[in-house]
Amino acid sequence: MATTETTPETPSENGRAALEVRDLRVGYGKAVALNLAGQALTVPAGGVTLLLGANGAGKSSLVNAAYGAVRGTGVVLLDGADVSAASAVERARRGMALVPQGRQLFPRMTVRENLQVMAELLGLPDEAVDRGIERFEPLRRGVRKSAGVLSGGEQQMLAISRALLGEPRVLLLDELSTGLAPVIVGELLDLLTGLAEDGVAALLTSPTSTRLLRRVDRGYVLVRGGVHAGPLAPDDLDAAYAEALGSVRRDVRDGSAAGHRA
Ligand SMILES: Nc1ncnc2c1ncn2[C@@H]1O[C@H](COP(=O)(O)OP(=O)(O)OP(=O)(O)O)[C@@H](O)[C@H]1O
Repeated sequence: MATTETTPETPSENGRAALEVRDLRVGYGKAVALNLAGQALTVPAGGVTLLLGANGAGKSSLVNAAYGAVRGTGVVLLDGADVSAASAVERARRGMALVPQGRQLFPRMTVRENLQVMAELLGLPDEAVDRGIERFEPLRRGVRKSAGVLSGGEQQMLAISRALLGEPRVLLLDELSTGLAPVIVGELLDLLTGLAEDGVAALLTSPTSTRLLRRVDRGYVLVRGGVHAGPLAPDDLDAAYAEALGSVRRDVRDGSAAGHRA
């Protein structure tokens, strides 16, 4: 397994990482989902970092543990400050936001009510909710609709708008593009690029690199809960991911190490 932080940092990384996770470990019962023992992953301000990994590689566990939504051990640094012991709400108040896999909206609540829940958690005024609604035209048109009746793309817009309510400096997006039409994915990636230009540090997870590689600044490959390679330039990610998947297939064929790293 390649060690982390072996390649030069890309030009978009002006200085210190906005988010750094180190030695992060997440388990569910006895199963180890993520084990970054001796490894680190950084997300610089002003750029989009891609976290590539097959289903079950541990992507969700990593972003959820970074956000504090699942319990993990290890170190999480937000703008250099240790937030490892902070709750998810505290991390959100300090500038971190998550667009979770599956969006996790309240389906019976309206668009506005979904945003109000987060605004209240963060102690934000009604104007923040208004701005959240205005961020995407479909949300403005469907503001009184229940979240559950929105299309997949509209639900993702609502989840992103909710994440952006507190104007985060670090934005985690877990499988942003799954199940969405390419045109919607393109629009959401445009938004992400704009946020990065404004200095936001974005971490995007995906099981596939297609469509995304031209839009990210750097990335990591995650295999069986550990960083296999990274940070890498976009041009090098596909080959590293193909190599990683090949090694997993070889392990499975040989009957060894098919499970997670212990
Ligand atoms: N709540 C849970 N309870 C038990 N095991 C879990 C739980 N959540 C995840 N796992 C297991 O942990 C491992 C990593 O899962 P995780 O969801 O973090 O991976 P992932 O890369 O995000 O995969 P996917 O793309 O399928 O969401 C998998 O083996 C998964 O089955």
